[in-house]
Amino acid sequence: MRTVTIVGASLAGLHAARELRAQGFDGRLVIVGEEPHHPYDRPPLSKDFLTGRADESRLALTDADETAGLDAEWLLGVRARGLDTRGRTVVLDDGRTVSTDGVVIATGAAARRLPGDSPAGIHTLRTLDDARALRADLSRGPRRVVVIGGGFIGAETASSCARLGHEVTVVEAAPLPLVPQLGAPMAAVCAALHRRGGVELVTGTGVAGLRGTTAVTGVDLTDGRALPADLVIVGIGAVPNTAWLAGSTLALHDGVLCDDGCVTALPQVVAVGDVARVGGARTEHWTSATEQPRVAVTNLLAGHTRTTARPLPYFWSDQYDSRIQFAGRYREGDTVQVTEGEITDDGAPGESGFLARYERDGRTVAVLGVDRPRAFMRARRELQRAEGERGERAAAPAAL
Ligand SMILES: Cc1cc2nc3c(=O)[nH]c(=O)nc-3n(C[C@H](O)[C@H](O)[C@H](O)COP(=O)(O)OP(=O)(O)OC[C@H]3O[C@@H](n4cnc5c(N)ncnc54)[C@H](O)[C@@H]3O)c2cc1C
Repeated sequence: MRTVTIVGASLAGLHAARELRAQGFDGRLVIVGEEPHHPYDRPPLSKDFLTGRADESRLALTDADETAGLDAEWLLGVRARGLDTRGRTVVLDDGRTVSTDGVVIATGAAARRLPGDSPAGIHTLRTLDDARALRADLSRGPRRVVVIGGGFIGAETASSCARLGHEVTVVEAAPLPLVPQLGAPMAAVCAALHRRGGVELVTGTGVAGLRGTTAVTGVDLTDGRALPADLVIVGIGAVPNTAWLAGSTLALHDGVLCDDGCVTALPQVVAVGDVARVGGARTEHWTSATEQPRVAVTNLLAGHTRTTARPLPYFWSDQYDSRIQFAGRYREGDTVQVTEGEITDDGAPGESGFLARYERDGRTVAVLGVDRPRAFMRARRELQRAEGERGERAAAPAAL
């Protein structure tokens, strides 16, 4: 393999570049990125960057020494708009083409938007430029902020806006936010965090439309109510960036379909991070985007799926001074029990947080920690060990 092209210059793309060099690839390495920036970290955008506790210099994921060491051609501020059917040519928006022997798809996901034109004051939060614009708008004095969507990005931005002294309402269509991710009992804890943080949570109603022609003035709800607003943040999920692959032969369905080794239908094309549907599951977690590239690059350089990995999904979220950590795979019907610490009468975590275990068929399948980092890490390690042993047993030949 003489040339490898990484499309997507963010967390997963950078980790793929590091892995390529670490695993001995010494050919031409091209990194294509739609954003003009070198890789930066997204989690702080809804947290410390939004509140002003971290400035832009804290976001960088790499530095000049490392980029020199990677010896890559960085084509930034340009979008890939096509991959030929054999996966050998990447076509760029500016008309250039890159001939390549291998491709790492790391194009991530984009914030889902509301349909139609948006008046001023409507924000989504995915990129540094989004965060700069939101921060600037929030700095113009006390605002009435409506956050549409009570998922992680919605909850974190609501929490940051409340910390900055704005009046915040979160609108969530489901009866509770985060039920698909955490199940109802733990989702209720997140709802209590909003209340404790002084944020109004309006649930069980959707958004019928936005008010305002040049600038937003309010949000109409499907239950007939109207919420006044100077600023609206739309946090209704993310869509994997696969449109540019429409003309390729790759299978696309809510992401790029790959096997357990991140390999697509073409052995010289692998996918990693938020855009990749690996072994039937797509995650939008920072840790997956840093772990998948090792496996993907090994297989890319081997020319076939030599190694597979299904690491235990892990994510964290910071809301209202609480750190939520979750590891494992939750499914509807799993039971959940607090095994350390407590949930107080108002439904929010006690002073020293808590640890909860999710069970299915008598075994732990996931753990959740709120403000209990040591106990959580211990429980996560136990779960990882148990999963590893089960995987080995499943792979071992049956005893005679
Ligand atoms: C505000 C925010 C807060 C978050 N907080 C947490 C958290 O607390 N915990 C957690 O676990 N995860 C968190 N995440 C998720 C985490 O940041 C993502 O999982 C991670 O960024 C995924 O990395 P990626 O490289 O796969 O994709 P991305 O970071 O989305 O990067 C993809 C890159 O590809 C570029 N691109 C797209 N299409 C093209 C194209 N056609 N050509 C060239 N370039 C292209 C994009 O512009 C982008 O730069 C957060 C995400 C956001 C947005």
